[in-house]
Amino acid sequence: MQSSQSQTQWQLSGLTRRARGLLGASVALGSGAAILFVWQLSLLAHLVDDLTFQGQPLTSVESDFLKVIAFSAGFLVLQWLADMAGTEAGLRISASVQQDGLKHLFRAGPVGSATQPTGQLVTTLTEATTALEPYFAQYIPRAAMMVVLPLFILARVFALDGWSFVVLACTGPLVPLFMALVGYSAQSVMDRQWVQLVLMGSSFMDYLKGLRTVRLFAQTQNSIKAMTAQTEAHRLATLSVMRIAFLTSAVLEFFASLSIALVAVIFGARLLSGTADFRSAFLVLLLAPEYFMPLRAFSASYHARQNANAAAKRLADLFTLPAYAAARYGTEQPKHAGSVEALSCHMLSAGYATGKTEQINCVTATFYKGQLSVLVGESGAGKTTLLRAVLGFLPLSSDTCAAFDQNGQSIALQNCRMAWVPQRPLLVFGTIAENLRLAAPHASLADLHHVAEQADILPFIQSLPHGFETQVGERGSSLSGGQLKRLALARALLGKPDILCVDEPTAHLNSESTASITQTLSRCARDCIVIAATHQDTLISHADQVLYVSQGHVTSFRERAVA
Ligand SMILES: Nc1ncnc2c1ncn2[C@@H]1O[C@H](COP(=O)(O)OP(=O)(O)OP(=O)(O)O)[C@@H](O)[C@H]1O
Repeated sequence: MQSSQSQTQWQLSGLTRRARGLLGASVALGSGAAILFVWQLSLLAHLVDDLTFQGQPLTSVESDFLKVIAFSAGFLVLQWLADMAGTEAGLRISASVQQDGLKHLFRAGPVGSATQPTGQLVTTLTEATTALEPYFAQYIPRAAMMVVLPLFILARVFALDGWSFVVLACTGPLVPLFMALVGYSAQSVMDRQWVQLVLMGSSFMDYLKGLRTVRLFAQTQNSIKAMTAQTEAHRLATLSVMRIAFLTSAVLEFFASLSIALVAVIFGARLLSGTADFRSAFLVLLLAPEYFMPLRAFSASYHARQNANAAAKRLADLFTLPAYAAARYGTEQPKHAGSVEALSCHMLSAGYATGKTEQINCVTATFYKGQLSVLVGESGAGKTTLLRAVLGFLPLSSDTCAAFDQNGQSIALQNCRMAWVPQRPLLVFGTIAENLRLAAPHASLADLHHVAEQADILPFIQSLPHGFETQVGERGSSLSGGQLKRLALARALLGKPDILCVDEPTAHLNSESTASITQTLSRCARDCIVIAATHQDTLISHADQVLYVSQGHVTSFRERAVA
């Protein structure tokens, strides 16, 4: 149901509405240009006839000559404006779809968006949105001009010569008919090309992400072979598309040449027998190629429609991602409302697929500012799922989770500042400062110093030759595990969170890093609610509240006695 709704919403006809005005302007300007063009050709035929067969002096046709130049300039300006309007419409639609796609990814959140491979999402948001642009910029205006200009020319030819009118009127419609027949099979070929492109993008991304594992299992050659096969499949699919494009052009050229030749032969015979005049013959021969010109232009952009159709299907897939995080991370800007003192969960249940067994079941617990809370339990018990539910990455019933200020007044969770340090924090390619500022783009250098100090990473950053301007490599590849986690913690703190969720902050770290991060979290707990999932004894021993999670339930908890 959801899928068919999104299919309709993301059909090309639905997207056309987003730039209806500009597309209308493009067609209107193009029609104006077509009228000027036919007029200009009529004047030109007049001029040539006057100069050659009527023996008029050059001075007597001066005004006609100037008119031809004026019409020609007017035609060029209108055509340029029509192209500009079409291009602007294409760019606007493709940019707006890209923005909608990004917004939907936010609504899906990390859990919802993980149901599609990253490579597929990237290909959809880049290639598919870009593929829409030529459809709106070229195909739609050309499709309209394919009707307007030939009809206008036919009307002009009808007034000049009946035989030529019959030839053009009979051969013209054959072109789109045969093109449609050829193009009928093209859509499935185009769809196949897109599937290959998405597969290639996803595999490439997966191999890049798993480069170390690939090497470790000595699978380098096999991976290269697999990637080569994917590339070859994409190449073959692209060639099939090209073959159809060439075939379509050949059909068009054949009918166009045949028709023009027929008109020329008929007129030639009638001129020789003296039953036709030069002016009409010359004008019809000037108009005949122009009659087929919009069909040629349309044919050149025909594949843009099929490409855009295939891209629209990919986009519809993107918009079927479950909007797990929609309740918390919608389009509204959060309105921060005072200090959050407590977070209370009551009979909270959450799972990864609606209607299936829930991974967190009827959890009731309260987390306070000033207390370091930790979740402990076996692997797979549901600790991360509980953190994800609190963060709003999974859909919850509205009354199961609530935040409160110092007066016990409830604060909407979407207005609480949340921060999340996952098991494998993600750093982007860039400097340390750029990575930290992801949480607060306008943070000053003093703010960066402050959070780095809080996360106990300042001495390390200061020891680097370029300090905060040091490049950290993709995914923080130039940092140790402990440095990466402390940097991610500093970034989370820069957003001044009310609720800080940390997943396995000390996993795989040495005792020195573990102690440092434990102390940082204890300090942070004075200013915000801190909930950490852990298996680590040092962190558990420093916690003020320990919740034992087992098979999705919180079975018991202990609070540290206040000294
Ligand atoms: N994205 C997901 N989609 C479907 N099921 C998932 C997903 N992530 C986790 N699960 C399942 O939810 C259950 C709880 O997993 P969770 O990651 O919350 O456990 P955990 O206690 O944090 O484990 P660990 O200590 O190993 O990190 C597991 O059965 C797991 O297989």
